[in-house]
Amino acid sequence: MTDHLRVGTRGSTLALAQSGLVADQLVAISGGTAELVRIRTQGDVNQGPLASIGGTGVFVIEVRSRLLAGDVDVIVHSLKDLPTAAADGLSLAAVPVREDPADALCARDGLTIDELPAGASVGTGSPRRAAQLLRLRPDLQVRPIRGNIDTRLGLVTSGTLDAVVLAAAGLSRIGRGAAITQRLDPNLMLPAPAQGALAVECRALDADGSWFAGALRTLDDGGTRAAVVAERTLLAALEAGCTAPVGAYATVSAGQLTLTGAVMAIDGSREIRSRISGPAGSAAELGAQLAAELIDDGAADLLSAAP
Ligand SMILES: NCc1[nH]cc(CCC(=O)O)c1CC(=O)O
Repeated sequence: MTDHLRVGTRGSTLALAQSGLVADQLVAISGGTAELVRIRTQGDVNQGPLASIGGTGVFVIEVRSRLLAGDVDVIVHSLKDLPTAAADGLSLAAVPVREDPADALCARDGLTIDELPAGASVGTGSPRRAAQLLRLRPDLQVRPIRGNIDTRLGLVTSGTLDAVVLAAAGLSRIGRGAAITQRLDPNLMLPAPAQGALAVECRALDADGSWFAGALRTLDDGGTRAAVVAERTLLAALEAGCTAPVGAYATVSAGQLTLTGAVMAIDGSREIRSRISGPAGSAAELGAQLAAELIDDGAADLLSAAP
């Protein structure tokens, strides 16, 4: 019998695409076989407001409990959706090479940010995206939206909104990259911490001894891991969650890590931004140090004003 890996996944198009990518890579590395095991969560069943069922954490908690129970061997997440606190009994076993970290404008008629008419309506549920949109174009009407990627794109094709902003990585992973009318470079719109990166978790017990431990180590990309550690440590040190108006983006080159972080007022009226560089091996320290700098510069006021 060959070695067989059970990859737990939510049933959304994005989750299936991401889990499929990781499963294919682990099969190629390990020589074993893999299957996707769909996990239906309360968040998928109940379409009410997320806050009423315990926030975005509900998806993660349910998928993790199936991993802890031994129903699957690994689970795959968008790293930006994972809480920054470590999970008991689990190991963040692999962070694969990050795809495009950028946000993307998907507008009607091929329009860019500069070309949108005065007062155009742009959908996003993210305070970080709203703040930066309004900083670029104070006249825009930012509309709160929810739902999966296709639902959001549908608001533009139906004419309900002039544009939406989504992560470029998610769009390309589900084959909807053609909907992008302008890639918003991280210099123009600072991404969410860990945007574009995937996280593969296994039980802590399997992180060393299992037949697939070596394949997970091979899948892990040291540069991406250092970058996301810096970005997520910054977020944690600001004591901000995944819905806070916080942007962070790190790159690693020749062992040097450069991290940019910003905290924004949701109406785009203020932004506190700073940058730090140092050895990639000190990623966590750099994230913490940049957070301390931002707090010195007044970040706590902006964060306490956020919802
Ligand atoms: N919060 C939802 C979510 N979680 C991960 C992605 C896309 C993939 C990624 O950012 O890595 C998205 C959609 C989006 O932000 O457009």
